[in-house]
Amino acid sequence: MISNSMWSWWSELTGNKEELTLALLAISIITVVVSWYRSRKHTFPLPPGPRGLPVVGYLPFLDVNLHHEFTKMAQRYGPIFKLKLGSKTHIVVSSSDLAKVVVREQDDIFANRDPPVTGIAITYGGQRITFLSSLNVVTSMMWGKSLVDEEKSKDLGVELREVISKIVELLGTANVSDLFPVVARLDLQGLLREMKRQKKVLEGIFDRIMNERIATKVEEGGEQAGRKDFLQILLELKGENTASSFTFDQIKGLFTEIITGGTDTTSTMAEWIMAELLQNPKILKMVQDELEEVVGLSNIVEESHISKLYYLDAVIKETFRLHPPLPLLITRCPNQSCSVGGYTVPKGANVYLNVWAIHRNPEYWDNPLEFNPKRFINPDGTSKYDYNGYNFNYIPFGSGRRKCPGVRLGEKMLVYLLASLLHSFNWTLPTDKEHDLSDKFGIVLKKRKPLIAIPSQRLSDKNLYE
Ligand code: HEM
Repeated sequence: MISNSMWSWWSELTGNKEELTLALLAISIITVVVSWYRSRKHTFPLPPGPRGLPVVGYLPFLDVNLHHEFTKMAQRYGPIFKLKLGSKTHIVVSSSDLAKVVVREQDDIFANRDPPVTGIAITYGGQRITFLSSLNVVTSMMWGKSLVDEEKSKDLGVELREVISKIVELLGTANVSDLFPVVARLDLQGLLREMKRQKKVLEGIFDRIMNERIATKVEEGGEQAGRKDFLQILLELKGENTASSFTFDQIKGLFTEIITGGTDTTSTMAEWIMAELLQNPKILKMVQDELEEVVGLSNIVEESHISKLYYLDAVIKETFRLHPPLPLLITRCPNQSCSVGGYTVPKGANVYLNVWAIHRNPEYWDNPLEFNPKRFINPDGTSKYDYNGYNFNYIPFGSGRRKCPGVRLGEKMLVYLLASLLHSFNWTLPTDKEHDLSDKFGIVLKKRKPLIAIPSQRLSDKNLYE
């Protein structure tokens, strides 16, 4: 019955060809209009941005201090803008609202990186990297005093410093291969070849450390000092041969990441903090008064004091605000086209979050250029912000799933280092040199002129310095 009536309806309709044509036409028009409207709703324009030249794009006009340049451009083009550099599209996000869209709301889309060619060469299995110089703390955590011979251990420190600074230099050098991937195979500047050479040197150092540890029996090695170091744990896991075991390459990869990611960021920050304190003697005195109260002038700083140094913590946070070591974070690369702030961000673009601009934006911070640690302290004395990346006005360690995995270590290393330097010594600036606080862009944001400061004894007992 049902099928009969259906077909009779169809035959009636097809009998009247004019009506059928009109109905089909009306349906087609409605479909076209609806799909046009829908597609229009979902296709946002590309963000605004400066025009560049053919082939090279905006490259010839870009100042080397990218963070300053991008901040100026945001004032002109808005909180999201695009520019073409070589054959790649670059998108710069400079507001905390849009940063949130990238690293929170669309974190899964922006979880990829687009590492430089030299960055890929130094990793084991194409993972990731960053960089140099609180090297001692990091290496002693990783492999303690692994080499039995003290002299050998010193030589190793020197070798490691050299190779890491070369690697960092290579990572920070602008590479034609990154801007024009079509010519990457030619390695026109020879940077990839040099990075591969440095990787071999680094690998040789890691091999020596691991072999010596294995030769002096895995069980004894790290435990001599009473606790296991990182190498010891990894080698033991390797020995177990389970799913959580590490291969030698993975161990080397981890070491490379920790050394390169954790050393230069930390030492650069220590320099900025000292520079700001020497510029602000009243704040320096408050830090030293706190240290005197918590640690006492007849003691040196120990780990147990760190959590009680609230004012020093605020000073460090304020320095991170004004001088974030990675001012544009590490570029993210969306795995599909998506929209941010009403604009399309194309798949594969390089996306920068301009943390330097966000940290100095007067909409988020009162008197943003003033060095004022109190903004990080609540009226009840507790800390106002943390490094977890949930408050998008303050993200020195990044945010989302690609935020810095070394936050805790970096934070602890810094407080300990600064507390020790400021508690054990009084510091002054040389009178014949101008105290300069300007910066220069690089893989890590450095002081344009290195800090020179003169220490003098602060503690009562000379024996505490031995
Ligand atoms: C003062 C200390 C440090 C600062 C300011 C810092 C800052 C950062 C920032 C801003 C990022 C990029 C995050 C993002 O794009 O959202 C990052 C990534 C990274 N950091 Fe740190 N970092 C520090 C210390 C460390 C330490 C001690 C380690 C190792 C133990 C480390 C290892 C890494 C690694 C491996 C990445 C890449 C993460 C990824 O791509 O998923 N960092 N760091």
